[in-house]
Amino acid sequence: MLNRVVIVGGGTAGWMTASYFKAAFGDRIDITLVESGNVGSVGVGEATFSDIRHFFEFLGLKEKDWMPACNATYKLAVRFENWREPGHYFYHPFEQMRSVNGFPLTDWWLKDGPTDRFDKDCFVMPSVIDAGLSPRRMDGTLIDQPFDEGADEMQGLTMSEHQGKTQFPYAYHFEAALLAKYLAKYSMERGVKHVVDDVEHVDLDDRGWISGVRTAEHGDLTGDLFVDCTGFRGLLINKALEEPFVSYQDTLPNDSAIALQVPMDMEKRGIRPCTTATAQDAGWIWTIPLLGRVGTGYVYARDYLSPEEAERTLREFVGPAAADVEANHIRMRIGRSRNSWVNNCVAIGLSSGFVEPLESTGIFFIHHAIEQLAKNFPGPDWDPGRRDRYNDAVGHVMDGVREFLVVHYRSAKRADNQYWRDTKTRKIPDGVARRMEQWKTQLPDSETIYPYYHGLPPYSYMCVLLGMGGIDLKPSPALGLSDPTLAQREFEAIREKTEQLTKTLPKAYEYFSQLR
Ligand SMILES: Cc1cc2nc3c(=O)[nH]c(=O)nc-3n(C[C@H](O)[C@H](O)[C@H](O)COP(=O)(O)OP(=O)(O)OC[C@H]3O[C@@H](n4cnc5c(N)ncnc54)[C@H](O)[C@@H]3O)c2cc1C
Ligand SMILES: N[C@H](Cc1c[nH]c2cc(Cl)ccc12)C(=O)O
Repeated sequence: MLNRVVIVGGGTAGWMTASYFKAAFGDRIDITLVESGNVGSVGVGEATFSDIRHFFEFLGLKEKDWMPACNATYKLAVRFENWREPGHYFYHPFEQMRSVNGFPLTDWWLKDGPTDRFDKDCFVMPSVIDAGLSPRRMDGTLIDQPFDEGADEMQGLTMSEHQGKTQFPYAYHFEAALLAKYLAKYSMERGVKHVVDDVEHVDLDDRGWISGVRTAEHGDLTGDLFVDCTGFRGLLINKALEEPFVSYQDTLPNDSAIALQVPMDMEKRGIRPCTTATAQDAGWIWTIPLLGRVGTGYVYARDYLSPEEAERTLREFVGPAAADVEANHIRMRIGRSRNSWVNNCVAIGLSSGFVEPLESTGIFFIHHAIEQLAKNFPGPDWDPGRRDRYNDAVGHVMDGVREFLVVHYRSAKRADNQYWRDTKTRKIPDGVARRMEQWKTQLPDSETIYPYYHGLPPYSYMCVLLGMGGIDLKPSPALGLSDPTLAQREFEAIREKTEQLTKTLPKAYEYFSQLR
């Protein structure tokens, strides 16, 4: 049985892989993780999908175990600001889309919504977020959901097993470096060997398979399976094995970022429990609230803005609190390795692929890849069918998210400069134009979004199209013949539930502080 794994890289991808494999296979797997003491990790990656809870559950971890160690907070949505026009904002929440007479409530909203805010009329969470509240009460109970989070069938699910069963109401924000440190401790306590050294050479045998990695001071590290978690450099998969990298740059031009970690008195500031994406002249700025600081950064395209201008804009956006904070300039490699599993090497994390973090998908990619690799762990025959199925699944996830992000830019109403005008004419992936044409008269559904699993449900597409405001959407004609009473009752029920929650839930900061 193959059971010797060498992971190169100790960022989020490396330690997520090591910890998950130890949880999955225990002492039956031998893991060595080597990371450079000279090459830093990318140091960002602080907002997630709600599905990440399956990762922590699989490791046997409860929120009280890991959140305080990572200064973590809840993320109830992404808030998009100024994508339609200055001053406008809308939410993409973690909340199931309600349906009336077989039509999504947003279709009824298009026909005759109560207000001009689809998000606040069709969902409860936007108002909870605006009020800066926690979705859990001080005793830890979650606002009532159409499922019992404590039920046996909800425990220890993998993301794949859970797909589409329920929509959990929140995701997380956490400090990337603290999460890596927490998972490193978890991993080493369970027997992962940690080597701090630079891999200087990757040895290949005559088949082109990796026989070992040579380090500066700890000799050769050998194994059966090598996991490339070396980030954008793709040291094993792209450099040693020369697996081509397929760029998405022609459809997603943002190739750079500048990040700041801004210390903040969050008790005084208050916590808006969401990630905010504020559109700018040549990209967008993220704001992520953590306990003790805010993570923020400008994602932009160098074809339209210089790093110096980006830094000036970000510092101006943040204000005086950013004055003494060191900037982290990052070049982003946008796209994916043609295959992430080649011979006996699997790339996970930035080495496998990446799109700009507009919907916080980098860690979702890692989590999905780890689950798929654990499920398809190779046997002595190195069955090529397993490898091919793995590469198909991982490729579809990244291609699908790429398409979802293109829809954000294509449907954004903003066209007030060349950057934003170019988002309407830039090349788009095959199939998107046809899908967007369909959505003008029928909101996205499971038949008309990207056809393979990529982590996003149809309602996520609805939120983007309705929020961005650049596409003229029409309600289904059938609604004109239908009785609107039930839809009106649903809108009223949402309004009443929103009013009850905003009166009773605790402030987000108050809830997180008691977790510490
Ligand atoms: C600007 C930006 C914002 C992001 N925001 C989000 C977000 O909000 N949500 C999200 O989910 N994702 C986000 N991501 C993605 C997220 O940061 C990454 O998915 C995550 O950090 C994983 O990175 P990694 O471990 O693959 O690579 P890295 O963090 O770059 O780690 C690479 C590791 O390889 C090691 N290494 C490199 N070369 C060698 C060598 N020769 N020998 C030994 N070790 C070596 C390094 O020491 C390091 O430990 C963001 C990414 C960027 C660029
Ligand atoms: N897999 C889903 C994806 C999802 C559903 N709603 C949202 C909202 C935001 Cl901001 C990101 C992702 C998703 C999940 O993780 O809940």
